[in-house]
Amino acid sequence: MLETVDLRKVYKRNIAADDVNLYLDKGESVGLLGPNGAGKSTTISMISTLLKPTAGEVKWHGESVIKNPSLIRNVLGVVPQEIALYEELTARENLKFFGKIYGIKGKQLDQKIDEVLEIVGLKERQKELVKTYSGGMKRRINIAVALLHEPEIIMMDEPTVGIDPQSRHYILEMVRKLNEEKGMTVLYTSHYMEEVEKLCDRIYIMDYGKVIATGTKDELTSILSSEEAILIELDRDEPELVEQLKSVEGILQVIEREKAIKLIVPKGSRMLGTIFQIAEQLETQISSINVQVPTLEDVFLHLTGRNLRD
Ligand SMILES: Nc1ncnc2c1ncn2[C@@H]1O[C@H](COP(=O)(O)OP(=O)(O)OP(=O)(O)O)[C@@H](O)[C@H]1O
Repeated sequence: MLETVDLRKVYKRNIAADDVNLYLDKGESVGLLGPNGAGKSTTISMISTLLKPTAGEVKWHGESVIKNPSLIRNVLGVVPQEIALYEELTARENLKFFGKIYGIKGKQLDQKIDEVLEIVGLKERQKELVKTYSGGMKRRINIAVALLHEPEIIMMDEPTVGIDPQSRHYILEMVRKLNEEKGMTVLYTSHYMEEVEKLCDRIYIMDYGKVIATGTKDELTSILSSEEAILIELDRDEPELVEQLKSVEGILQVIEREKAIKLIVPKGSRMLGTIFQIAEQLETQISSINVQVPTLEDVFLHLTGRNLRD
């Protein structure tokens, strides 16, 4: 339905999108996962025709969107990373304003506004000025704006960054419902792997402008099928333990977390005894230790040598 072919954006100093190939089928929920600066926003902006690619194509049902942007503008809802609302207007007034820009009028617009306010759960607060809203509520109204013209696809650029856990939960649940219950096609960008893991049927992992891996969550984690992860939880950060573990033969990767260390080791390598031994020598208190199946974050680390949240 929607496809990018060798989509490229070059700025003077860097390649923001490096021959990005991705596709979305009707009804799919697709994730674009990558750290800050990976090229997610650039890709979304090119798909939505806000940004002109240096090279490559965006196709809607096989036709060039670059040549004919109107093909996609009516079927696409875009939720940008930045909040784009008038602070001095109420939520309803904002929706009215943007609805008119989309060409929706009168009763139809009123009905549509009621509907989207219901979806984002802000019907009760619609008469309050946007400047009095929390960051999470503003995000929800931003999403409501993108839904006004009943798009077939919604593209969301990191919609949960910097908001409270409750709004985050609300947005994730809303995206799931839009996709599963209303059949809306979703392109969701995030640098939180738990979000794309939970919401998306297929995932593209991006880094430095390139798609470095793609597949379902299971397909991606099977890249590490011969390995397992060990999560060590600690009472405090233990840099000495990290250093010692790095020098243990058989430990493939040591990932430092806040009050925790994650190790990637070959499956069945029975490393726990060695870990406890080192901890004991250093008189380090381990509060828990668990062997886990690798996550998408581990896959990212394996492919790039870096943490997703670096
Ligand atoms: N207008 C611009 N001029 C120069 N470089 C740019 C411009 N816009 C983006 N870039 C660069 O392109 C790269 C990709 O940026 P992009 O915003 O697409 O990444 P992202 O994955 O969306 O990350 P973030 O979540 O931080 O927005 C970055 O290195 C960024 O600095």
